[in-house]
Amino acid sequence: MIYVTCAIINFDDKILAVQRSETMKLPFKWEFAGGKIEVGESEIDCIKREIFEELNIQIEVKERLTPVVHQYPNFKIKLIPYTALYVSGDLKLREHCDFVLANKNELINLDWAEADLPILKEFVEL
Ligand SMILES: Nc1nc2c([nH]c(=O)n2[C@H]2C[C@H](O)[C@@H](COP(=O)(O)OP(=O)(O)OP(=O)(O)O)O2)c(=O)[nH]1
Repeated sequence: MIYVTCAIINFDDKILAVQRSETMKLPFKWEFAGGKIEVGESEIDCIKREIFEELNIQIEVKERLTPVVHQYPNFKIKLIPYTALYVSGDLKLREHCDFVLANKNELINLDWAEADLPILKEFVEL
């Protein structure tokens, strides 16, 4: 099982979603930016580090939502979501191929990585 954090980032009252690129696992699927927890790293340190590495921005981490365990055909993940606020930095996509700033209704129309669907549902109902 791989442990992955992801951030639902509020950016000017919209939510940031990012699209995985062709060369990543789950190509072209939409997700919340984040990544694998390193040995000895806290979830919050992980999410802040991953967001800076992938997007070049600083965030303030807010609320932990319900983690999702999901079995993909070749691997299993525990995806741990946090809500967050954009704080500073110019957004740059260092790994993903696209992003959107969307409201809750627009988010649900994207082609999400399957593990994100329960997270999206919980967030939309908050
Ligand atoms: N960051 C993130 N990953 C997600 C989400 N949903 C989801 O299924 N995943 C999966 C995709 C990846 O397989 C894994 C996250 O790992 P990662 O992005 O750090 O690394 P990766 O597997 O793409 O690449 P690699 O380092 O193994 O080469 O979790 C999500 O919302 N955010």
